Amino acid sequence: MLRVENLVKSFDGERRRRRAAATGATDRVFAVNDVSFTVSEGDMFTLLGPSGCGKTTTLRSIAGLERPDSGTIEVGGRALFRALEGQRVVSVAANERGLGMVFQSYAIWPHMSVFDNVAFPLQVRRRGQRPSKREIGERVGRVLATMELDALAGRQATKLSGGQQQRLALARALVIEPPLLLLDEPLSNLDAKLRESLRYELKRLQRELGITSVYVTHDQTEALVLSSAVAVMRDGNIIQLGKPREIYQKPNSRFVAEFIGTSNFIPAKVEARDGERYTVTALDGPLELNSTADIAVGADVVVSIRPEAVEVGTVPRGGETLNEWKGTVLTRAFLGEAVDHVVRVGEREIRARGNPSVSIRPGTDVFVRLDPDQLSLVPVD
Ligand SMILES: Nc1ncnc2c1ncn2[C@@H]1O[C@H](COP(=O)(O)OP(=O)(O)OP(=O)(O)O)[C@@H](O)[C@H]1O
Repeated sequence: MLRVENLVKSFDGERRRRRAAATGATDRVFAVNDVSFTVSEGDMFTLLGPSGCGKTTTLRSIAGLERPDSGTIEVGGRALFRALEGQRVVSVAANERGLGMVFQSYAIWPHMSVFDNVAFPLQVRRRGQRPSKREIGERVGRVLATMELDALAGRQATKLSGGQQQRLALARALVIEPPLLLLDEPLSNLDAKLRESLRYELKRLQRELGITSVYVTHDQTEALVLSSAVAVMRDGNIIQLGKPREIYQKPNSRFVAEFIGTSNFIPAKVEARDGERYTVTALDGPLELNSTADIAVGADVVVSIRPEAVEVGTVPRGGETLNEWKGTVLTRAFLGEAVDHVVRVGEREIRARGNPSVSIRPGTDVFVRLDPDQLSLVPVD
């Protein structure tokens, strides 16, 4: 449905602009630096990353609000933008792209009713493309019902709660039945509770209506909950692209592991390898794990261990149990839905997260077990 290929967008920074004027230098910031991805029909694709990584610029380029330096953007096989060397540039104006957009600030029209806010994008269509009054009424009614705003159709838009206003902004984007919906941090102005409930609502809607969407957020939980695929961005590049579970369980770098959730990082050396099965030395002994990373024997690496992949018990399992280590509990913290134990193993401290029914007093000697399938190898930064 959406294909973005080799997208590049650079800007002159404020200071850089002044310097360029004085010296003639053309120093540029590459906000998006050769980004490629595809989104299949019905998928929710998320661009995730810290502030300034280029996610908004990527989305604005798809929307037609930024003009990229080069690359291709196609929706449903139609080129919306194409600038390739030696070819004539194709650039469809934003209002001709027919895409739905919802941004951080809901930008609803305050002087209009809920109904009119949603009807407006249809009413302003050119003659010939504008649906009849009856059809507009039907389409608006349907979208308002989906967004559970039908009872408020006659109310002035400003007299809605924050969550209702955000649903209205979504309704207005959906009424044009866009082939692609672009969402830029649409929930970030809402309080935590509302944000969470709208997150699930968005997911339900996305499933029910099968809308293809591109979602921009810096909130990792939101990305994991909502997306079919996540692209983690850093400094204008996509550094990992995959299903939420893959990104979480098999981060390909320390940056991804740290940005999404928390991790223990243990320096290690690759001792042996048989396909995807690795033996590394870490914690003063051998550690077995599975990894799709291609790392040579002898290389220094870092093992990334999610706290919930660490099991702590007071009795050894022994026998053939892999990756079992002796340790001592240093601290424990009750988090309500889980208990964290920090365990000293040799020179290192490892954080374990487990069921709150298992709570072990600090000072207790314990056994720590690490599941080989839940460990990942990341390169040393
Ligand atoms: N109009 C502009 N002029 C100059 N630099 C810009 C402009 N827009 C973006 N940038 C720069 O491009 C880089 C990427 O910005 P972008 O807004 O895409 O990041 P982001 O990941 O969406 O961040 P945020 O979450 O803070 O919105 C940043 O370094 C930013 O300062």
